[in-house]
Amino acid sequence: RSSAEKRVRELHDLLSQYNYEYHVLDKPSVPDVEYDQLLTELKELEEAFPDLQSPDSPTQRVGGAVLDQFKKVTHRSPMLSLGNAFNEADLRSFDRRIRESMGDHVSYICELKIDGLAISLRYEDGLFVQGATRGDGTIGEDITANLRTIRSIPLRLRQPFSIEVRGEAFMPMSSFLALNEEKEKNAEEPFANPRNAAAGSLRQLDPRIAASRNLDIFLYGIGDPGETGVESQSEGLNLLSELGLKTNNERRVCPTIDDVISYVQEWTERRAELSYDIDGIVIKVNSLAQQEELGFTAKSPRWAIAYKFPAEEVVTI
Ligand SMILES: Cc1ccc(Cn2cc(C(N)=O)ccc2=O)c(C)c1
Repeated sequence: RSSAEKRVRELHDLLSQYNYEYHVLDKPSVPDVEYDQLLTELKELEEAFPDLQSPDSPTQRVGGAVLDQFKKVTHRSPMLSLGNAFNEADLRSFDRRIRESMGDHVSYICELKIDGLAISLRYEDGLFVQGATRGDGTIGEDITANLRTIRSIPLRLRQPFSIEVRGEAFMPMSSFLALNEEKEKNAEEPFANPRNAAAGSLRQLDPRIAASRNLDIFLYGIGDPGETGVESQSEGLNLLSELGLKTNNERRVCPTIDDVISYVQEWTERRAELSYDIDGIVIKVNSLAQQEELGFTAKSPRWAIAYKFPAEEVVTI
């Protein structure tokens, strides 16, 4: 019995580590079949000793119950929408406005703008306890059961933080193409784009459907950064990564607007090489103290802007 308890803990830690290597780092250290054998061993032990099961076990990703509706969730801090920039002139006037009120000691950070569904994850003492859609920015829908099926979302952080994190859930292009092939084979309406496919998958009341859709996620924000001691967006992203959360590696600190414009040009060209859709670049003032000083307009921060790629000309044949 105690040896079963010890083995369950061991398998727990092993499988969580391997899952992290495969889905977050994209660098597995063991073959898939070894992962599968260990997972099967854990399932058998948990069946033999049900009290050894725990909510953060790798066997607990796909919940059983089919919901009849989603609960509402009020976000502790509102999930913002960003103002848009469409060209270099818009970016330069954004920079001018910032430097008029902040002086010249401002540095930016650029991040790819993932074309998916904005979501918020809440962890208590390291345990994943709730996940919600952005909704109207203040009230979203509780889609915890569906988010638990996303393998790159850890069910327990690598440090026991109580924290609310924000990110974008998305469907990789390969999963989107395979899903639409399947739909066409069954004479079902295909999804128009990966964003709709991700949103449609996370709105399913049966978590087994979300589990079958190979969704992924990038986290980019901390709901209550003050409590973590981080002082910039780039430090915040590094903390998320240290906690075992998936962040996008293409982020870059850009000290001047010229550096921002170079980054925007680079990713306008390199966009097609990504395995997921992006619809632009998010540019933020990196310092959290300067973000605080700049504050918000009626509906969006003064310290950030979303550069939107020109809509791709749609060729209808
Ligand atoms: C049978 C099987 C088991 C696991 C996986 C994928 N995978 C692999 C690992 C691993 N190698 O560390 C960890 C988690 C995981 O989800 C596939 C594709 C097929």
